[in-house]
Amino acid sequence: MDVNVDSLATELGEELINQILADAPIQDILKLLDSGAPIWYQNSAEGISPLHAAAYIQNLDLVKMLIDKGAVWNAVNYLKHTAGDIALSFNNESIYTVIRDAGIRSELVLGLLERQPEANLSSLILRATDSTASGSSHTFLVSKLKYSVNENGEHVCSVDVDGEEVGVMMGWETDIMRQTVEKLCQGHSKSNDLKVLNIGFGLGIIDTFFQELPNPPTEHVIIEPHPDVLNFMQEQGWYERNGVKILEGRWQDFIESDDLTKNGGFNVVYTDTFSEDYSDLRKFFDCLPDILADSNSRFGFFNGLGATNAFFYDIYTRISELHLLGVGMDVRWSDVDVGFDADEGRWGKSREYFSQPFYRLPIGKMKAS
Ligand SMILES: C[S@@+](CC[C@H](N)C(=O)[O-])C[C@H]1O[C@@H](n2cnc3c(N)ncnc32)[C@H](O)[C@@H]1O
Repeated sequence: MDVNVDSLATELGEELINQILADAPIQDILKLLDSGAPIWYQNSAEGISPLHAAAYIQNLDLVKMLIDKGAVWNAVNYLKHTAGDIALSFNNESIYTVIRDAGIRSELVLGLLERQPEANLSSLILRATDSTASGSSHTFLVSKLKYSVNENGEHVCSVDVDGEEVGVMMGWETDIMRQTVEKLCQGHSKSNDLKVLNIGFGLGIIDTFFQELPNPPTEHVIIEPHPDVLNFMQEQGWYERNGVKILEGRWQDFIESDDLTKNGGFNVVYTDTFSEDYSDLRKFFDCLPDILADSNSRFGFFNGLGATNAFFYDIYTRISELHLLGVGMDVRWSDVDVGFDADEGRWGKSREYFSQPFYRLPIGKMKAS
């Protein structure tokens, strides 16, 4: 950008945010925007955008106007807070909902455009641009994994990402897995003859709960691509278990294979992969009608995307519900209390990837046709 244009944009951007914080009339804000003040600007003092400022002064009409004019719904300030987080901190439901719905609309539109072969779009937040082992499937699958036990005596499977330890699966998630299996299997019409498909073994926590059911699955298929995880499964005797079939590869390698499509369908399907983003999960959603047995079948997935920020977690949760509805599936949510105090040492040396007090546990069922 030309230096003069750049400094003019800065000047107008600062003026815009200051005027909003000073509660100037909407007409004045509109005039500033019309005269070229950049709606995407984030100020130098705190990194806040016009939308953050409007959320601070809790002006619903102004928030709506800024959204209409194209305000950036997911900009984060220096403290990594979005305007949605600010609305949440004031308990201002109307403003929160307007910003959240803008996020959902924008992601739905981008999702639709992305499906057009000629479109070359990258999403604002819901698709990975990370080429490390935590954001790229390719890098993850060639990275060495470490199985260990942390100071709380919990098992951890982790991967090194640029010198930082990142948990692939951690023992603190055990209760989430236990409750998921309960909700997927309890009262199931096929509980005497369950065919279960699980994507991603990790520590084998969920697979162990499936095996510990009063009636273990008659068919228990596990898809797992990582060589170190497959070794771990060998050591733990999973290849010799009755009814267990291990498909070595990614779910994408098997989704159209006879193993998944010619067995009459699964009664329970669960997926929890690593280093994949929302667009991968959504592709998996699209395959569900082909691999589930019938409308009594149940589906679950690890709902952990965006979970270091309440606002993004909410957006992912709602978008996944809408996309599942699109493939004919109703979702019921329940909350699992995973709140913990900082001294508990849940993360050990690992990067924190879930900081919400409640995990939103999804159980989907195809609508009867
Ligand atoms: C978070 S762990 C799963 C943890 C598991 N739910 C448990 O209870 O222990 C993720 C697993 O998914 C595997 N994975 C990653 N990408 C995959 C893919 N495309 N298809 C199948 N599994 C994948 C990883 O190798 C890893 O073992």
